[in-house]
Amino acid sequence: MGGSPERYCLRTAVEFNGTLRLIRRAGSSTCGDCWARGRSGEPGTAALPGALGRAEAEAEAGRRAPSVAAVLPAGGSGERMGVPTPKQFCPILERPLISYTLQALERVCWIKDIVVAVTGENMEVMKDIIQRYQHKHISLVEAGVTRHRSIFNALKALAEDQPNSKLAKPEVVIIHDAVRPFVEEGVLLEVVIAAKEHGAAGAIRPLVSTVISPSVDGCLDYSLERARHRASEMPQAFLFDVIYEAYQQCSDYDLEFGTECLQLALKYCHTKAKLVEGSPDLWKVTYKRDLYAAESIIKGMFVLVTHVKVTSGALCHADRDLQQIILEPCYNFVCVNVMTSDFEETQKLLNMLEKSNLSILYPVVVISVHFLDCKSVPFGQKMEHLMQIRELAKEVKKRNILLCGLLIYYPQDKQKLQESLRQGAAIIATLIKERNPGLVGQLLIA
Ligand SMILES: Nc1ccn([C@@H]2O[C@H](COP(=O)(O)OP(=O)(O)OP(=O)(O)O)[C@@H](O)[C@H]2O)c(=O)n1
Ligand SMILES: O=P(O)(O)OC[C@@H](O)[C@@H](O)[C@@H](O)CO
Repeated sequence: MGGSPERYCLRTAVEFNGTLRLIRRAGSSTCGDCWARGRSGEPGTAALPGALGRAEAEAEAGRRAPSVAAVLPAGGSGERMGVPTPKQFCPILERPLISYTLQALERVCWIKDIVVAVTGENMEVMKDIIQRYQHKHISLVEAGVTRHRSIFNALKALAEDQPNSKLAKPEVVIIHDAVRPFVEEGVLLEVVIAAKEHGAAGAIRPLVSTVISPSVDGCLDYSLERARHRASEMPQAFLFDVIYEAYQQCSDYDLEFGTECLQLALKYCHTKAKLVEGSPDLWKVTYKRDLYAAESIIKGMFVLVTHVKVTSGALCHADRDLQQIILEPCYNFVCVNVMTSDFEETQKLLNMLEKSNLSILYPVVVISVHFLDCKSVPFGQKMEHLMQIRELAKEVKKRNILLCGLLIYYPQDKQKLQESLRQGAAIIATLIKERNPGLVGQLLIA
């Protein structure tokens, strides 16, 4: 989610002491490059010539990178969110929050399986999300009445001592709340490497407020020194056997009222977790304000990470040119219509986008720009043409494409034209940033 597009690839063997050495390189997008056993089920085999080839040979000799799976507790009711829909299913840009978290984990090619715990009543909803957003390698288990019980159920699905268990037991398991969508590969790798070495690891953040302990009469009993304490966040990672054993030994009280997996590893397996400083984005969506913050971050991602592509009849002589334009993932398009037939270029672009499946995960914004030169075409006739945008927009909205029109007043006076173009640019920037479905099919005038 956001952050540097650089991907980590586990492209090296395990060093002698069992920790992973990481060679960071500009990302390859295929899992085949990942050294660890990836989702394809085949160990990454794209060995680099020379040293790495030898390192891989050593690795194959038995010092292997750990197999990694992830557990996502998603069986809560989201009471603090204060809405009927459990927060993990609340929409952000018309897509459920949990889908963003799944995508963040799926981008990590060395996480082989993802087990999600959802309540029975939300099982179908979850299956629809997996199908609609084309999530892969997801297994669903029934959630428990508490978060710890949900996590335990998911761990059972990964343990090989369970009847009809279809999943291979991982060496390391990541536990990550389904409502923490902004998790990057770097921190996941850090907690996995630390868990391999220490048995358990978890992300932490500085405390925002001081922690105090109230006395029974509702007065201050004592307060903790904020600088010496941290907030426990996610992701966390564990040697599977450690955390599974901890849950098997766990008391009913802890299963019912506990909130800290690291504590279970300490209490029941005497395993002191390694603490890893996490980024500010690791926060948990808990209150309604968190949804707005998450939406703002995701919107910001479009403006920063994906650029704007400008197409126009003058530039796209053939469909080939247009295909070139949508070759790489881009979620913002400005289509400048210079031909007399008002929507010809825009329609071609929309047809390409609909075939590209680009808009499955994120809404694609298309702004159809037209110039109003009253000398060449009577205003009334021009407007009649342009109002077709409403029907066109309604049609493509079904494919998560947000189409708006922009009519730029094209006076003969050069200064007025400059002003129109400046206003047009401001409108385009706002439409891209806001990605507001409420503006779909509108014809704005600069
Ligand atoms: N019985 C439960 C309770 C919580 N969770 C999950 O644990 C994560 C973090 O818990 P929390 O933020 O407390 O979620 P809720 O319990 O849904 O929130 P609330 O306490 O406001 O009801 C969430 O992804 C939530 O879905 C779970 O899998 N099973
Ligand atoms: O406590 P809640 O059930 O609201 O959420 C779980 C969080 O406590 C948990 O994700 C972190 O504190 C790390 O353990």
